[in-house]
Amino acid sequence: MAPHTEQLTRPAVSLRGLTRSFEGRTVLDGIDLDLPAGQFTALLGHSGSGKSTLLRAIAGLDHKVAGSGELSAPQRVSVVFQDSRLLPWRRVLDNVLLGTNGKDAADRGRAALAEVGLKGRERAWPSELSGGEAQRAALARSLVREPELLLADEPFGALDALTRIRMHGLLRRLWQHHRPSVLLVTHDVDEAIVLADRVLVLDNGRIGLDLTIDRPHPRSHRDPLLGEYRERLLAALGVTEDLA
Ligand SMILES: Nc1ncnc2c1ncn2[C@@H]1O[C@H](COP(=O)(O)OP(=O)(O)OP(=O)(O)O)[C@@H](O)[C@H]1O
Repeated sequence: MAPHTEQLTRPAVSLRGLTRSFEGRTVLDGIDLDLPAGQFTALLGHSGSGKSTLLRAIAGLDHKVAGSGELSAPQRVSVVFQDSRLLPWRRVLDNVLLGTNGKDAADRGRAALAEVGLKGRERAWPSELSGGEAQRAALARSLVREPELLLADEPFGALDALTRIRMHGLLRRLWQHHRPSVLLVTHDVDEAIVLADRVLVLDNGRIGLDLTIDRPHPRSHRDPLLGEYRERLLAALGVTEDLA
């Protein structure tokens, strides 16, 4: 393979045999996974299945996972959590600029805030933002560094359903504009299938299902063709009963 081609096809994240146990209980059991550069991947699984543990390992936040297998991830990684983690004593723009430098940092910060729909809120305090606005600011903060990999751990989990749908559109546009590789941890099957090109289901410490969502973006929550993917994912998650 020519070096140029190899560069293009090298995965952004590569895991081989990744294992993690807590007090003798195995949570990740020899995970093998490649995330291609620029791909949007969602990770589903029951509560306690190890989704956050896997994301923390990829983020380099879990030192105990080191040596359990092979793990390679890019240098520039941003992480977004369920709560915005904005520092309450810093204004919104100063939060976005945290850890950035360079002469044009402030301009990039303002541009990032405009991109997430927070133009004019640069000098607001985090306490003055709604939950959705705070998550927008968190996304601006993560993107101002132009990450190669964006890790998102239930970033919309605390938002109401309508705000969440609007945030899906925002995250999709940000991804298409900046093109980081994305790994989105979510409980929400619909969120996974409208956003991701590939959905993984974590089950018993392993990737139980690896499903490609072959539909063009932008997708609609109402697209009937997504129904088949939803069924397969719900079956993989063991959700087979109607509520009736
Ligand atoms: N620091 C820790 N110490 C002990 N046990 C832990 C620790 N972190 C995670 N665990 C355990 O590992 C398992 C997986 O946790 P993890 O948070 O990765 O699950 P999850 O799939 O993200 O769950 P949820 O969807 O509820 O957020 C859980 O049983 C949890 O109790």
